[in-house]
Amino acid sequence: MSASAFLRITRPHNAIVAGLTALLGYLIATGTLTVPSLLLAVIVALITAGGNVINDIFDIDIDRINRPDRPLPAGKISPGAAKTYALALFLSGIVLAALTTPLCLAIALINSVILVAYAARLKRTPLIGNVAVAYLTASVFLFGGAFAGVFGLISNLSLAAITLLATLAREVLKDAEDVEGDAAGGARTLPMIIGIRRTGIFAFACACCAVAVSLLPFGRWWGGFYLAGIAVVDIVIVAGAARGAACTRPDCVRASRATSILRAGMFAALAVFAIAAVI
Ligand SMILES: CC(C)=CCC/C(C)=C/CC/C(C)=C/CC/C(C)=C/COC[C@H](O)COP(=O)(O)O
Ligand SMILES: CC(C)=CCC/C(C)=C/CC/C(C)=C/CC/C(C)=C/COP(=O)(O)OP(=O)(O)O
Ligand SMILES: [Mg+2]
Repeated sequence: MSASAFLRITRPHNAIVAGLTALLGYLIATGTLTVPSLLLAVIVALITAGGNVINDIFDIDIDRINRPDRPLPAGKISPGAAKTYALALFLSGIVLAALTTPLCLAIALINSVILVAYAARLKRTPLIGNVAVAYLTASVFLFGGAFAGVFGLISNLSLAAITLLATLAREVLKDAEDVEGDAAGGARTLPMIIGIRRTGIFAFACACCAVAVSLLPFGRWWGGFYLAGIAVVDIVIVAGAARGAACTRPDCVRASRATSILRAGMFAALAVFAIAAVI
């Protein structure tokens, strides 16, 4: 079992971006970063890594078909070692969160439970799994703001709402892409119940709501740069969701690249938030 396999199973790009997003949440809430606030990035990275490892543990059978290259199906890490590793990651993040504030610790504990519940069960339940991932992604802003107290958390509510809606749109479109594989794996997802077309329309509605909420920070906190930057991002988000809404089959959703366009728009939005927070 190699060190690179233990690193790869954590999906480090995902964990690092999540950790940096927590710092962005603290920056937005306070206008600054401090040495203690850097701990937020470590905590979120550790817990996100734990969530990614536990996800692969529960997904080993379907990943043997869909993603045989991943460390567990490829035999690079044993299931027992992965379970110990996931536990160590979660416990490390929670112990460090105990050094922050009670609100941050509460979010860390709740999110750890949701990450395990998602891997074990929620991801195979229609819409609830999608909402869980959308909440987890949005909660990163709340976690960062919470380090500055309740008002810090409140100051990140609009960004959390934007993130939740946009992530929900993307998650249901990802399910629309994977209908055949999910059905074979015994999962019940939203597209299986309401169909691809209605799922695309639902995702488009969520994306439009995210765009509407994204205009809230303009004028209240951020000025012209934010409006110009978020307008470009909003166009990308709406265009991506519109491509998915036009589809009636999984292969069309995949060919539309709607989920990739949405992902690019979401990461671009992080950059707009970060620049708007410091200029
Ligand atoms: C309308 C509008 C302006 C929407 C933007 C909403 C927004 C700021 C989304 C940011 C979401 C994001 C990328 C947060 C970073 C931290 C995090 C939780 C990352 C987790 O992974 C997200 C990534 O999409 C996973 O990619 P994949 O493995 O392909 O599903
Ligand atoms: C704020 C704190 C303390 C923690 C936040 C925890 C975070 C940021 C989670 C964000 C990343 C996330 C939503 C992970 C969910 C688990 C996961 C890997 C989902 C994707 O798994 P699948 O749906 O099985 O799809 P793949 O495994 O094929 O990617
Ligand atoms: Mg998985």
